[in-house]
Amino acid sequence: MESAPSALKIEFDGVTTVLGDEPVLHRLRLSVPDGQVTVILGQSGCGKTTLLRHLVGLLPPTGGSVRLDGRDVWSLTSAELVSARGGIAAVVGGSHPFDSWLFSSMNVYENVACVLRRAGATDDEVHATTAPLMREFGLEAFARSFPEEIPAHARRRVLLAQALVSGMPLIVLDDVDTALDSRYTGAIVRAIKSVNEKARATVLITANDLDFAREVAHEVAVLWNGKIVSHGPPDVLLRGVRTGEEFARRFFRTDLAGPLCRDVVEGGLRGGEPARRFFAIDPDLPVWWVVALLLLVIVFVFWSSAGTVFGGP
Ligand SMILES: Nc1ncnc2c1ncn2[C@@H]1O[C@H](COP(=O)(O)OP(=O)(O)OP(=O)(O)O)[C@@H](O)[C@H]1O
Repeated sequence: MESAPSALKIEFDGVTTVLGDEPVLHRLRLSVPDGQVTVILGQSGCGKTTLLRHLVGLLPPTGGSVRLDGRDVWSLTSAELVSARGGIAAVVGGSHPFDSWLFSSMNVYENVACVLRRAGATDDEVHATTAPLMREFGLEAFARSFPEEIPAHARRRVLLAQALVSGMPLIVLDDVDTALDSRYTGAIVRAIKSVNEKARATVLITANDLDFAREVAHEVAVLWNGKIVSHGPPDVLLRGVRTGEEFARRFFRTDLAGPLCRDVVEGGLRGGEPARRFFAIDPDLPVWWVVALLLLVIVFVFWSSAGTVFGGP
């Protein structure tokens, strides 16, 4: 079997996305370290799947760039894109139903094993890698069944198993903990850690469960209002955050510029002025600018009142 290439570094740089009439991402920046497990958290509909679709070559962003080891995914030729995709094992949902990623003509065992076979693995190598994972994922009993013959929750585990045995340098798993039978959560966490440690794969995941993120991630990134608003190790970022309400209170701060609006996104894309709003502050404005401005105002107010109190006639 061919050896796996080294892990890949991912950079989202100023990624902006408008889908139909809806602004989804706005000048989003995120550096995903190679050889680590990164989990993106954020409320439903905030654009997590959209971000992954930009990365795996399914949907071009409206603006900005997505780089894989320094190469912009959306500047590659189609042949280069196909070759880049060959190093990515992805389970990405969104408008693509998960089931469509399985081969209906192959049984469950062959679906899990197909990437290994394509990489030239022998029957023994395929069995040694695939069988233990299928046992852990509760798929042994379905090995000879075809995808449409097994329950939907088991089909999701087939997809996860297929990605996690693939030995690819980049593994992208969308909504990994959604509709997941809790009996298999531990097995999936172990499999992700194992592929990351043994194969040094870069793993990028979107998830909803805070404990799942804590257990599996080296880094957590929080997506809110079209941007990554926080990024860091889970024990620091999620310290003291237990519930969804606590998570929302900590990260979903009220943005002085208001919610993401189409006029702002499109204004930014044209490079022109975004439509003006009452008391609009660009959220990209460095904090020290705002602090310097406030200090100036305070000094001015103090100076003018001191003049009145002490220096007046
Ligand atoms: N093809 C499309 N056309 C128009 N709008 C879309 C399209 N695909 C997604 N959207 C919208 O874009 C927004 C982001 O969707 P996305 O699926 O990326 O969110 P998400 O964070 O992954 O949500 P979830 O956690 O529920 O899977 C949503 O409001 C969704 O309705």
